[in-house]
Amino acid sequence: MSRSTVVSSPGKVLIAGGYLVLDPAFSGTVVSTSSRFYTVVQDSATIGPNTVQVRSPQFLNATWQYSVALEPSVAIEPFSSNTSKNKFVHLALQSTIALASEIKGAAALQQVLAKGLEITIVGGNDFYSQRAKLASLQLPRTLESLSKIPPFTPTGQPLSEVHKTGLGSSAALITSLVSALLAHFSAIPESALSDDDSEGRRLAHNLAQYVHCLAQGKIGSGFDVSAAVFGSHIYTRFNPAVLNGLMNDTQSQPLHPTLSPSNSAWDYRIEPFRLPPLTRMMLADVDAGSDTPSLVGKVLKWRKEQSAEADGLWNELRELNGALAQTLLHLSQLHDQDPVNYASAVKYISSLQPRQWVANPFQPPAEEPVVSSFYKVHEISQEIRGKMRKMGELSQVPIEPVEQTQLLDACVSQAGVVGGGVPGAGGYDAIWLLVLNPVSCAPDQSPLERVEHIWTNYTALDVSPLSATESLARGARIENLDSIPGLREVVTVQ
Ligand SMILES: Nc1ncnc2c1ncn2[C@@H]1O[C@H](COP(=O)(O)OP(=O)(O)OP(=O)(O)O)[C@@H](O)[C@H]1O
Ligand SMILES: C[C@@](O)(CCOP(=O)(O)O)CC(=O)O
Repeated sequence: MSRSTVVSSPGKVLIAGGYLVLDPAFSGTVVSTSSRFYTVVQDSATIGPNTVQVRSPQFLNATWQYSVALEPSVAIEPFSSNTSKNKFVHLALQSTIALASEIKGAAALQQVLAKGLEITIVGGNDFYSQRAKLASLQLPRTLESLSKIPPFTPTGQPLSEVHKTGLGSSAALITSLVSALLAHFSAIPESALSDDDSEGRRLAHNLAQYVHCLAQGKIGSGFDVSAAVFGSHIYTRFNPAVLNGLMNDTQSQPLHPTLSPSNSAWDYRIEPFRLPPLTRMMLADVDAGSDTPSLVGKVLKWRKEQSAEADGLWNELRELNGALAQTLLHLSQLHDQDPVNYASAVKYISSLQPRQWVANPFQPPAEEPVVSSFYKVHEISQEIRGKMRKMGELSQVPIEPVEQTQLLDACVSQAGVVGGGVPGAGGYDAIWLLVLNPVSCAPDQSPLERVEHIWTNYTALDVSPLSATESLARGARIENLDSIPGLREVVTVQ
């Protein structure tokens, strides 16, 4: 049987720190999603030496073949018979094979490429809008309906036309592809992607950041790539200067001196983060009829022009974002100290609106810190929304447009909903909520059901749920082809 390597990487939701995270003096809180990208790399029996074939079976016209020359320098050329281009895939192959060749030597790579490689890439259904699929199946827009759509379902469209949901498909794709190739060429050990923090994982991170920047033609904050590599965390960006040299000259320079984890110019910081137990992140794909215009340039321009006002707002948001992350982490500690009382407090407040949480004279004392911490999360997340609205008003961009405010207000006033917001840069396209999810809860008592009810009956906006929850696994990881439902089928079917 041919040797195969499978690596998955999660999507992301930036729950706090949009715009701030672009500046290394500030941080962002990013939650990684259970929805993942999967790259399967297999030694081929048919494709021929020094050829790499990449397939994305969820899309029309999405097979790309490349010839690989290792000497005098690594050069990956698309076949002229390819019917479309994929810059992200092409750059990932070029940079990863070049880096692997520097680490292992051309002769070792030549052996791996002797029969050619077949690569299959798929993303969880959440990465692409499933509205049309639900409509064709005549199913309502609910979590239960989503569970009836087969995994990695074909979109029926070419990649260039698909409606993405904002989970960071390109970052998750690049991370899983470069990590799977590095492992398949033994440029990093497979165990590097099982260990929490390893040199191999950090090498994959630096490479994925580089490829993502090249493909996007700019150096962004990189929180989407770091979530795909490391999972949920509090992210402080790297100084872009580390990549300037390579970005300006992609031809003649070796990659390893810059991309090596021992290069101290990589100064990004990853601090542990997770959402508290017995809560669930709920995500919705929102269709307001208008796409969110590009907001980032305008906000940054305003920040530059009105720096005194912006500095004040940035500092207020720094305090609030930090307090949100720390209070959420504190809740996990309270859970670990006393899981029974924690569960009982969650159960109690899950049937009340936040403003009723702290007004109970009969509150058992052991539950009080849990309840008051959840209330604090509620208050802080509402304050953050207020400051983000202010940022939008001052810079005249729709960071939390009024349509989203109304939807979020309707959700956040439900019993058992802790808080929420518009993720990342904001706009019309999505919302996130943190919802209590107590053990043993009758469906009609469940806060999740209450939120779904709001979403399905909301008429001002077209709201469709995503199935993702938080991924508690550490970012990029090695997978077994047969352990992921539906994966072997999409790899085998041509
Ligand atoms: N399944 C896939 N197979 C191959 N390439 C893909 C796949 N999904 C996405 N891509 C690549 O990623 C590109 C999209 O990147 P872009 O940066 O525009 O999206 P994004 O910002 O990551 O989107 P979102 O956050 O909404 O998922 C596509 O043009 C394609 O090159
Ligand atoms: C505005 C910004 O801070 C967040 C963008 O997030 P998203 O792609 O909208 O999830 C930009 C960035 O950090 O790259």
